[in-house]
Amino acid sequence: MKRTILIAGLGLIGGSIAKSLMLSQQNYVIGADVNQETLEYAQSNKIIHEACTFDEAVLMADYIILAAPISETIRLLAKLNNTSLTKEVIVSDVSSVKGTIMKAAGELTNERITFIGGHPMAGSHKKGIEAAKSHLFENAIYVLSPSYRSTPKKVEAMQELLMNTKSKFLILQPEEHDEMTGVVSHFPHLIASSLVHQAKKWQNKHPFLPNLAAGGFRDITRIASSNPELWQDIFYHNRTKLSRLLEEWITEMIDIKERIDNNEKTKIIDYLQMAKQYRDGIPEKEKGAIPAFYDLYVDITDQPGALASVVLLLANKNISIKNIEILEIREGITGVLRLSFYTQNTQEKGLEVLINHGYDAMIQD
Ligand SMILES: NC(=O)C1=CN([C@@H]2O[C@H](COP(=O)(O)OP(=O)(O)OC[C@H]3O[C@@H](n4cnc5c(N)ncnc54)[C@H](O)[C@@H]3O)[C@@H](O)[C@H]2O)C=CC1
Ligand SMILES: O=C(O)C(=O)Cc1ccc(O)cc1
Repeated sequence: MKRTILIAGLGLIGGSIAKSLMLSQQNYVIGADVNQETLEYAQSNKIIHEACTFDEAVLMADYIILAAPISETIRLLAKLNNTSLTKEVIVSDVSSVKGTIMKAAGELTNERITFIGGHPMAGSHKKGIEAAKSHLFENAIYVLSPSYRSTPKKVEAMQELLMNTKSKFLILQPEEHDEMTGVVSHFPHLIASSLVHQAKKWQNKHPFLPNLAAGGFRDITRIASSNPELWQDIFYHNRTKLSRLLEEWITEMIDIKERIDNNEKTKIIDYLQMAKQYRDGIPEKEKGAIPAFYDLYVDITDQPGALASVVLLLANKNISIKNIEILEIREGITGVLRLSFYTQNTQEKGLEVLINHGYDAMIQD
């Protein structure tokens, strides 16, 4: 039986979900967005079946996925609550913070609405529908937070609906979700931005500084290139957890400063050793809030065409590359390429092809 799904907010995340829903003949996908250009893009690129206003579309939908910024999602939920719905509807969202959304869901009085909170835990530094991909959430964790009105059957229906995202579902309470994402996603984002600020300040004294920013700095600050408005909204909604994490971190940094000032060698080694051990034990193949992809590391020379040769070799074998990053390349010297693949299978195939052509390639750097 056909089901009608409304996606409200067709940006990076809403657009990606719409694209994955369009893979099933069972789904009729309606899109709504405050941005007319986005709607036109979605329609002309067949990312949705139909474009509609939110007010009209809610009357047709069996499922609604709210994929606008968090504060807008809360407003849309209140609007939906005040709508005379003609049929029962399962409503979900994609917000990076669950506490404030689930609080708003707890205040819903419209008995036709069943709310199940959602958070697909993968993304990009890009925003907008142009960056949307049907496979964005493949192998990523997709958190679901059932509200008081949802039954296991409805949660199952939600998972079935989202099947083509190929993500791994995980049921979490909003409180534990926000605490964990605070630690592994939101707080690291703040620190990444602060490191960039620090570098920017020091550049006043050393104009050459950015040229020294090697792979390590680029790796740790990658997420600072994300959408600032989105992250301000995330910080605001998870401010209590974030504030506590900041307080803990400041205390830890004061302690570390003392150890460095007093050259407490053993304690500093222990501190770094414990971090290394824990970091090395984090699963590589799981996509998390900071996604780990199927990566390959390849040594290349800094010669014209070196990058193109690697890409061509893989393209000739029909191996799609998700991302390419040049790590630690120095003029005239060997550099390292990080190639990210969509699946373990293509990662392994890529490794074989490159090794067979004499490249020094490996899965772990
Ligand atoms: N960007 C990321 O990496 C991730 C974001 N999220 C969550 O996804 C949500 C959306 O983020 P993105 O897709 O990255 O943002 P985006 O900026 O790419 O897209 C947001 C879309 O919502 C539309 N919009 C704004 N207000 C609206 C309203 N009242 N009604 C209908 N449409 C409206 C905008 O025009 C835009 O097309 C946020 O709540 C965020 O927390 C979740 C996982 C990852
Ligand atoms: O790309 C990264 O490192 C991310 O952290 C992506 C991301 C951003 C927001 C989320 O709610 C979930 C994942």
